[in-house]
Amino acid sequence: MAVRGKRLHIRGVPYKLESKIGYGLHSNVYSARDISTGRPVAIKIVEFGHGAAIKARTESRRQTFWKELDLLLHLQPLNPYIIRVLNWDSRETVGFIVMERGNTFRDTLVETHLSGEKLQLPLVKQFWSQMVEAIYFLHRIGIVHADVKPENFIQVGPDGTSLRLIDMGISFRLPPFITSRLKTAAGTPGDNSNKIAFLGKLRNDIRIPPHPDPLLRSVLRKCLRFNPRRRPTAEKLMKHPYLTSGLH
Ligand SMILES: Nc1ncnc2c1ncn2[C@@H]1O[C@H](COP(=O)(O)OP(=O)(O)OP(=O)(O)O)[C@@H](O)[C@H]1O
Repeated sequence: MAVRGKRLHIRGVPYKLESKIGYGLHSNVYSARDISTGRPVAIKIVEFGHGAAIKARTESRRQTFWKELDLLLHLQPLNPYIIRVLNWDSRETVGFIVMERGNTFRDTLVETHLSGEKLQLPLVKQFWSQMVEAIYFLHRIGIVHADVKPENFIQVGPDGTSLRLIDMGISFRLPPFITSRLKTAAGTPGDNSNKIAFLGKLRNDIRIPPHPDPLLRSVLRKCLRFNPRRRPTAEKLMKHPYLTSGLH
């Protein structure tokens, strides 16, 4: 469906759609512009289903939409690394979440790799510290994102160096007083299953090649240990010398 130029009103705010920039299991995401302010936005549109669609499926999509929206709204004032929700609406057959827009961090990684360049080390640390803090803030209040990966971090701000987490569709709250680590594998079904199968077959830690920053190499080695119980928590990562050295 051609979307360019199509207009959409969400709770009285007019938007002009530009193009489809992403999709998930139950949603499409469009780049758009708030016509009254000119601000670039991303609009996630979730079709609940209608007509011949099975009622149970419609209900489950509606519930997933509300679960994600509730969590996003709850986190807005608590965690600066969560995508900012600018507007939303839920209608009979469709739900909308209007967010700030940016590029996915995965695109930056792929583009940098293809161009043969490397991210500058201070920038790597800046991105890493935001990712760790984003997850630490979530864990501190008992929320598990469950699908942390470069495509779920969006780069915003004037120079694109501020990160925000998206896609809280399968995130969940841990029951209070849980201290042991989760035993189930979470994450995106389908495209990640090969990776999960690969990790399941690993019997040794992955070898990280020598790197000019030994602390970065050390932190990566710890995070990629094949035994999840030996991987550091977000709290431990906050205290790792890779982040703390140079701050004193
Ligand atoms: N705020 C945003 N700015 C730019 N792109 C975005 C934004 N939100 C989502 N996207 C794009 O749309 C894609 C799908 O969004 P999202 O992951 O939230 O949808 P989903 O239906 O929950 O997906 P999944 O089925 O993978 O969980 C993202 O991978 C990203 O490429």
